[in-house]
Amino acid sequence: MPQVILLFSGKRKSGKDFLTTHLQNLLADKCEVLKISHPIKSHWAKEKNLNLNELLGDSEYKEQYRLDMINWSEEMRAQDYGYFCRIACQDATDKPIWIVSDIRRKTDIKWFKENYGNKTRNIRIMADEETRKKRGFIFKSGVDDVASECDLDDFVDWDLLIDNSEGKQKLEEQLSSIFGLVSGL
Ligand SMILES: Nc1ncnc2c1ncn2[C@@H]1O[C@H](COP(=O)(O)OP(=O)(O)O)[C@@H](O)[C@H]1O
Ligand SMILES: C[C@@](O)(CCOP(=O)(O)OP(=O)(O)O)CC(=O)O
Repeated sequence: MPQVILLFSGKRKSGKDFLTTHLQNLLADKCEVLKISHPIKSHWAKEKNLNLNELLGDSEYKEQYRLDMINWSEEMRAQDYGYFCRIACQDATDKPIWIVSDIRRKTDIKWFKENYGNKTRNIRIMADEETRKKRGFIFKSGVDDVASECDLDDFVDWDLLIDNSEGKQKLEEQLSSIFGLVSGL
């Protein structure tokens, strides 16, 4: 069982992968990074004979398949909202800190809370639209106006808010605020 689970959410191109990778490098063997999207991408890669590594990266390749992956994964979630969360946790090792880098829905937070109680911390990464556009964001209907990107817009129970817009919080500042949530471990 982990001692703390950091649940990161944020709209696409806000910097979830960027920040959680930096955090992982600093925490090294104390932490494990889990991705709810990993089983979705694995399934899709197998089904459509796609390049899984490209789907796991931050290139345009992933964006071509995002809408289909969202639609398929929503069908699965409608039957069992914890389906992908459970698979993502299955292979986790006994590291004290788990980092979940892609929380998107209230039901994701609910599932972790139900299964790990008060070990969870909710972290929201924000970036203004101009910054996200510079990082490759282009609005797409069916992607940016559905639960995948919007379900947590009205969620308020954040333990930490991070502004990852260009020219705002420095990386060191962002990381040290996250360390505040795991100090003592
Ligand atoms: N603070 C930052 N400084 C420089 N580049 C950043 C920063 N945050 C994110 N990026 C870059 O922006 C792009 C999108 O970030 P990413 O972490 O993939 O976003 P998300 O996982 O939220 O979609 C990546 O190329 C990433 O390296
Ligand atoms: C089908 C998805 O799981 C694809 C998510 O891929 P990423 O988590 O890689 O996306 P970014 O926000 O750009 O980091 C979305 C979903 O609604 O489950």
